[in-house]
Amino acid sequence: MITIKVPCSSANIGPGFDVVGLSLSIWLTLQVNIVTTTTTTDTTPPPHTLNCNITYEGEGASHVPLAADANLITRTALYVLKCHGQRTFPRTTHVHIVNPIPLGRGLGSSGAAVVAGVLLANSVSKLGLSKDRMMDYCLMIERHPDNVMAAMMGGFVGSYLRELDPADMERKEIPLAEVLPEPAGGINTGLRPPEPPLGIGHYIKFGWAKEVKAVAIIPDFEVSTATAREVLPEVYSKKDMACLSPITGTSGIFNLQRLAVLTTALTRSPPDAELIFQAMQDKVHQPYRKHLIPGLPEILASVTPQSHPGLLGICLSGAGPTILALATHNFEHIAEMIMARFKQEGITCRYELLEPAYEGAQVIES
Ligand SMILES: Nc1ncnc2c1ncn2[C@@H]1O[C@H](COP(=O)(O)OP(=O)(O)O)[C@@H](O)[C@H]1O
Ligand SMILES: N[C@@H](CCOP(=O)(O)O)C(=O)O
Repeated sequence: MITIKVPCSSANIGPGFDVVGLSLSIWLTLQVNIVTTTTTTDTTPPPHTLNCNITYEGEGASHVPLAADANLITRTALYVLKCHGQRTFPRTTHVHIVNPIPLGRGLGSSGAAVVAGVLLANSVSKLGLSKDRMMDYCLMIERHPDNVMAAMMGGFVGSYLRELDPADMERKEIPLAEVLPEPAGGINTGLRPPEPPLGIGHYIKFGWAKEVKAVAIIPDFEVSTATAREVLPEVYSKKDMACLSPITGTSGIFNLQRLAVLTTALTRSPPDAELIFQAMQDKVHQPYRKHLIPGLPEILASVTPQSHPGLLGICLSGAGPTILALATHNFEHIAEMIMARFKQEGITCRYELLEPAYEGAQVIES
């Protein structure tokens, strides 16, 4: 049996839109068995299944598709297999998916699914790809690196995408539908899909002060990441990107200033709550997403280190609607205050106290 474990992740952490991600302790798990048949008559692959049977439990169990060419995990795996000249899974692959990561809540469920799919293909067909090369495949599917990089590598991670030469750029700009065709659109056509250029994504793991925990307040509604990206401006004006200092009258790049401070501030023990709280402010994505998440501006403004001792900083997790509060203590109280504020908007929530998943994605063979 092969066990594949991939953590959830919280992207952005305030100012680091599409740049930083933090992998956290909720794990998507795949239990994979390849059952080889011994009967000589059984030579034709069963139609439609692509040699893969899926069972599923956990979040989304009532509606996540279980056909191998429709489920995001196995579609991703089939993309990687096709790039290596293999049209199906090895016969017969059984994948049992256990998914406790809530879908469409800003905790990187799709990033974890994509990472799991690439690891699945690499394991079942013994492709021998490194984590760095597997990341290239992930980035052909989920094109912002923050979630997939944190989920694959583990911990608090910053990443950038290399400037590609024009030929490689063309390969990366290929429409997603050609990388992951819709089931009817030809995962089984003879066409070989576009292979990723080499070395698209580069990363560094930051430190993390061990006393800092993450409280995820998870509302009971979904915001699709695609929708939450559509509301963002195509271009940012100088005014959006800059802040005017009331003292010097000079302007600076608001998010970049904060991100530069935040990545080191979160490594220091004891953490400086005032510094971290200010460094987690954002002007690039949260203000544009506020109408998708009722109560968001009020929550971000009213939960502070002064009003809630133990709190270090607060932000939207990924594209939302989950709120991520970083704190050293008082976790339950912080979560209850935020849940009470959501309740005023008629929204019920649950919360989870999470730790960084330092080790990232894992494959265990037994
Ligand atoms: N374990 C999974 N199996 C199959 N599909 C999944 C899985 N996890 C996520 N997905 C797909 O990804 C979608 C959610 O992705 P997205 O909108 O990016 O939200 P987020 O990544 O923040 O949870 C789900 O609606 C589903 O289509
Ligand atoms: N940087 C992305 C992160 C999306 O994360 P998700 O967990 O909501 O998929 C964005 O903010 O759009």
